[in-house]
Amino acid sequence: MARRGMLIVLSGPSGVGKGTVRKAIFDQGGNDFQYSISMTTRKPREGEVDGEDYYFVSKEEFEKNIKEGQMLEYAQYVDNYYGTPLKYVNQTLDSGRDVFLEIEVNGARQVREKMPDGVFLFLTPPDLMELKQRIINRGTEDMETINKRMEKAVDEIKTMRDYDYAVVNDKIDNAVEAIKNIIKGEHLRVTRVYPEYQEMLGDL
Ligand SMILES: Nc1nc2c(ncn2[C@@H]2O[C@H](COP(=O)(O)OP(=O)(O)O)[C@@H](O)[C@H]2O)c(=O)[nH]1
Ligand SMILES: Nc1ncnc2c1ncn2[C@@H]1O[C@H](COP(=O)(O)OP(=O)(O)O)[C@@H](O)[C@H]1O
Repeated sequence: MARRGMLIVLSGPSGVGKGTVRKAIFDQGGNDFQYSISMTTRKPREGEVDGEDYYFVSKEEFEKNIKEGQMLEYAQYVDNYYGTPLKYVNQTLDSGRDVFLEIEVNGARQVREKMPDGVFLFLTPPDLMELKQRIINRGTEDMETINKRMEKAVDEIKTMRDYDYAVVNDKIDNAVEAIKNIIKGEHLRVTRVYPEYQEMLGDL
């Protein structure tokens, strides 16, 4: 039986460095996994490219996708929708390739319900002050949005125990290494990667 790809989900509070760490992993290359580009109603930031960073769509278009059952998961996050198109994920997994999602915690919870075989990683800041500092340093949000995001972060961090792994993003390189090692390790877990063997092993 053909091996189905593995789903890797990276989540964590806003500003912890998910995007930075994910980009570093993909820039280093040598990975077999594919990044699933999310859809959002948020306006593009300076330098962001449609179809690369996100699929930037209107609220109406996003809601149409939800209604038509085209989203694997979606969440409303500080005034905007964010979600994962289902088709790309399924097609890629079916073709035997691994898929990497970078999403916030409500979306990760929905994915866990639908695809419990995935590997769920939580990226956590060294502490809350450092988290706030990173969001301020990025300079992309006003103070009101930063405060809203910080309030959310406390609740988000509480969900850490629902994940398979927690990775501290102290230094980017450390977090990247840790995530790559986890994924390598998961590939060696034949019972997760090859569910069809699970049945066979049960008989031995
Ligand atoms: N549920 C869900 N969250 C997403 C998706 N794409 C991005 N996010 C998350 O939405 C939040 C806001 O994203 P964004 O506005 O780009 O801000 P940033 O991640 O703080 O740079 C972040 O926590 C993202 O990880 C998605 O497809 N689904
Ligand atoms: N390990 C780190 N140490 C210091 N700053 C970091 C680290 N990781 C990310 N950052 C910075 O923190 C800010 C938020 O990172 P970002 O990747 O946008 O977070 P997220 O995608 O989780 O919202 C960015 O300015 C980024 O450069």
